[in-house]
Amino acid sequence: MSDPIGSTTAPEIETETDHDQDAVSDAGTTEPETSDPTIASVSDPVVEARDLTVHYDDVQALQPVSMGIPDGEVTAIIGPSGCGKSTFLRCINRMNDLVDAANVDGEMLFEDKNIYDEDVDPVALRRKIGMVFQKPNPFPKSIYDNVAYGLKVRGDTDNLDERVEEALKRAALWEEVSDQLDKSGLDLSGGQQQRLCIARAIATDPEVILMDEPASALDPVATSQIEDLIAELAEDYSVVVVTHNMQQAARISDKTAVFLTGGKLVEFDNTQKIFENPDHQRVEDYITGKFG
Ligand SMILES: Nc1ncnc2c1ncn2[C@@H]1O[C@H](COP(=O)(O)OP(=O)(O)OP(=O)(O)O)[C@@H](O)[C@H]1O
Repeated sequence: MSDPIGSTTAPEIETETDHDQDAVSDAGTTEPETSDPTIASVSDPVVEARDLTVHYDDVQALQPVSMGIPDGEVTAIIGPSGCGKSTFLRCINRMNDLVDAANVDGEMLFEDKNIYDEDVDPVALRRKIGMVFQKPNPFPKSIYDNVAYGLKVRGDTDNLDERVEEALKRAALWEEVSDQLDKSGLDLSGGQQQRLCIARAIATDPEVILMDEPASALDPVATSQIEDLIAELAEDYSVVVVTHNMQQAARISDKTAVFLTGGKLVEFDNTQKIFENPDHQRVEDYITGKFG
């Protein structure tokens, strides 16, 4: 089912050349066009922030961020507490709309449209850019209904059983719950609940899955299952993960964005480069545990 995020045809958007090039350079170029060598060039980003800033009332939480989210890869967002990681993540599917004090400026492009345009429906947007939170938050409903929820809400109920099964399989939960789909989602273990939330997010066939510390409330075994699952999900989706755990970022991601205090994106590059040879001394100090 076609499920546009906007109610009208996309308006003209500015071209790359209209923009300040100290950000991410764009699609299809082999030569990085950015004037900032510490921000990687991303070809054909699935989502792209352009000069995105966030204030909470008068307090600036994000300095202008320009970066593309690579398509079909895992992007980790790391940085010390309070540097704006979750704030940036929530901008990608307009979750900050739910925070009264939050004010977002700049652009976040998805499907050739600024998601902050007035005609974009945030609910439709969140079906395409789903989110999984730190604390598993299944609905107080059966396992089946948790997964079917988003599809039922939009009246998209053809082959519902098959699609619920498929989402649970993709979330690596099917084998554990296939004979108890009527059981409450709240009666599962923490790790199972988180995989149920992932199944719920992927049931609506999103393009991007945002994860805010998805394993930080889980034990090591459940954490390892979620990490394996993230790698599998990247075969079908673009995944963006906020994590405090640098080893986890190094294990699971293809690219890493480092935000530092003051809400500044300081470096964004291939994960191996960030962890082995970052361009910024401050990034190296953070990676090696000198602060944060
Ligand atoms: N709802 C809010 N109202 C006011 N200020 C907020 C709100 N949410 C976040 N902030 C502030 O914005 C800044 C960035 O917060 P954010 O939660 O994005 O950082 P973070 O890097 O994700 O932190 P952590 O790693 O501790 O979760 C912080 O100074 C925080 O206090």
